[in-house]
Amino acid sequence: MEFSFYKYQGTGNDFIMIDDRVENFPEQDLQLVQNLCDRKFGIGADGLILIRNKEGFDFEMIYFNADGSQSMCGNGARCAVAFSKFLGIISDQTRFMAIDGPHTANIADELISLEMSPVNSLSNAGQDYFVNTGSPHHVRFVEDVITYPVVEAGKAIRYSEAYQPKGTNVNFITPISENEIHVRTYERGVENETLSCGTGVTACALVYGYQNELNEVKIKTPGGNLSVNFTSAADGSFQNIILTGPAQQVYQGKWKSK
Ligand SMILES: N[C@H](CCC[C@H](N)C(=O)O)C(=O)O
Repeated sequence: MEFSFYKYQGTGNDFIMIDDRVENFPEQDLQLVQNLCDRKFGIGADGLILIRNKEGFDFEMIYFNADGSQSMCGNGARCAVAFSKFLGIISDQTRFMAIDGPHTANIADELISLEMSPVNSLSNAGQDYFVNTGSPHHVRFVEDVITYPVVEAGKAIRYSEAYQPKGTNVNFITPISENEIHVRTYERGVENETLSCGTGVTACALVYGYQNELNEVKIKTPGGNLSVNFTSAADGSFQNIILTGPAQQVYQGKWKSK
């Protein structure tokens, strides 16, 4: 089998991007997805995204984590919007479908602003928090996220009884200022720390914003800077959640499998 692929990164979260509007990528072949995402024996990426046609929408994105599992992916969606513009499918506005439902996005000054799904509520998880922003996120405040053992602590929470069988992503926050936080994330399905996680920083922004009565939070991650804007309602729900940040094409290639 042979196909063209592109590599994109959104604040260091990197993806193999495939224009699969002809629908010939074997998306049932999870071993192929794992092989392609393998950083030593394959192309290497946190995840793989297929762009396909979808009636009533500009496109549909199908996201796979590196282990082949599927979920919503905020950074991946921002990269899919940039890729769709590169392919000429859209200009600077779009409405597309993802696993957690329809999304809108727009492109301005090289930044992609993605509308995330609304969030019904935050919940407590022991001393920490849990929120689903299209994918599940455990959120923990720590003294110093820079020195915190993110992979060890993240893995323990991700595989804990409380989150069996599907697991969760795990985010660690240290506030920087009144409206800015530093976040590091252990990602389910990558089973490692990623340089940033879009649905993860969104979860962190909602928790921090709720605690500090903010409607905009800036987030520093090891892979770059993002911002999240949102409105909240008296019933504890959140709407108009917008994740904004850069997305960049870094490589184009052809894959030939034996
Ligand atoms: N690993 C996540 C999906 C990708 C999330 C992350 N890459 C993002 O940007 O949202 C999960 O299995 O729920």
